[in-house]
Amino acid sequence: MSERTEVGSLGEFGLIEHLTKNIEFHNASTLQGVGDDAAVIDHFGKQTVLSTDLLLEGVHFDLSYTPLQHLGYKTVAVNVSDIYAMNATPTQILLSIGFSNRFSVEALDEFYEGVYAACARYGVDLVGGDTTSSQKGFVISCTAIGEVAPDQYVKRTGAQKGDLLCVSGDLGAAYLGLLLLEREKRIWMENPQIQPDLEGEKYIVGRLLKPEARKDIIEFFAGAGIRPTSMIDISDGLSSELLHLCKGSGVGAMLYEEKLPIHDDTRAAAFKFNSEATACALSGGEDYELLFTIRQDDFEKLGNVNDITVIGYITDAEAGVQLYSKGGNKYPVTAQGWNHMGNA
Ligand SMILES: Nc1ncnc2c1ncn2[C@@H]1O[C@H](COP(=O)(O)OP(=O)(O)OP(=O)(O)O)[C@@H](O)[C@H]1O
Ligand SMILES: Cc1ncc(C[n+]2csc(CCOP(=O)(O)O)c2C)c(N)n1
Ligand SMILES: [Mg+2]
Repeated sequence: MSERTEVGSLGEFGLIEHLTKNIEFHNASTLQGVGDDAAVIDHFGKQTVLSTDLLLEGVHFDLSYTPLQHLGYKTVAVNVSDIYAMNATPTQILLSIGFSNRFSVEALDEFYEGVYAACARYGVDLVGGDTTSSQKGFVISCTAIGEVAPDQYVKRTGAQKGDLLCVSGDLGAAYLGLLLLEREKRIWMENPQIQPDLEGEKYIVGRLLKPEARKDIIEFFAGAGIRPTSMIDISDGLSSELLHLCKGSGVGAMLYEEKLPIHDDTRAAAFKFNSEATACALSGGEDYELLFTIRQDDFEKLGNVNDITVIGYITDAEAGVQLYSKGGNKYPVTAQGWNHMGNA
């Protein structure tokens, strides 16, 4: 694609019109979307769930190896992931962007292609946002709105002693995808003749650049009649999220290293990077899987869903949060996940 349309040729309002003109709504609750001072949503007696996320160039993504379409998709996926983590269904998003004149209309179109693909995938309506210029770096702010039947939402605070600790999907891949892309970027910067070698690394790179939110798990809960006692999504890393969940619930936990779900490609990549796969699973972050607890009585209801793994159980607070290693030793779990401000 060689065409380049300057944003200035459309102006701010022309650009907004251009980016939003084909919106189709997926929800009856969307009464008014883009085009007025605010959106209007009718939730028909349901409760409303709200969450917002900021994504900053250089902190959350590097445009030298992140396709804009994937970035648009990821923006929506990570935001609706927080709504699913409440056991709720996302219905609308507000999306705000700040960008410099480095960006053309075509570049923004690519970003919005990803946004709209994710909106279709998760059944959410883009109902508004804000568009500004940014002196430095691409800035993205996304707010998701969701609905839940009265009092059916699940907090971080409901885990009880004896509950089973479960996680969806597998862990650690996105972090290794990041290590790989950062390494290839360094090599490329030293010698632009050398093309990135991503052969055989599709899985870990895909998990970083195009994560999915676990809509299917929330739908499974509804179908199986499971209401988790507590739940959180994994953005910063399993260890960090587990500590949030235990602190919020006033409980401890026993986590089994040998139960941690780790994809074969993740193990192979960890080996290549001289990293421990377990450490990547515990501290890597950006998995966007759901960490949740269920009552033991609900174990049978999990049936043979092979994308949910029981990784431990809840203990009382005095026992602390412990990792039972493959070697049979117990180690306290510490928050070594991603932390924007540098200390736990
Ligand atoms: N600047 C802020 N002002 C008010 N509330 C905030 C602010 N930053 C975070 N919060 C709130 O603090 C709580 C924890 O936020 P945090 O970002 O750690 O969780 P999260 O949204 O699950 O994480 P992630 O952004 O990785 O998905 C949330 O209720 C969030 O709305
Ligand atoms: C260029 C670049 N540098 C670092 C990372 C890793 N990273 C960024 S934010 C985050 C945790 C979730 O953030 P939040 O808590 O804000 O949702 C992680 C693991 C990346 N993906 N790209
Ligand atoms: Mg979260």
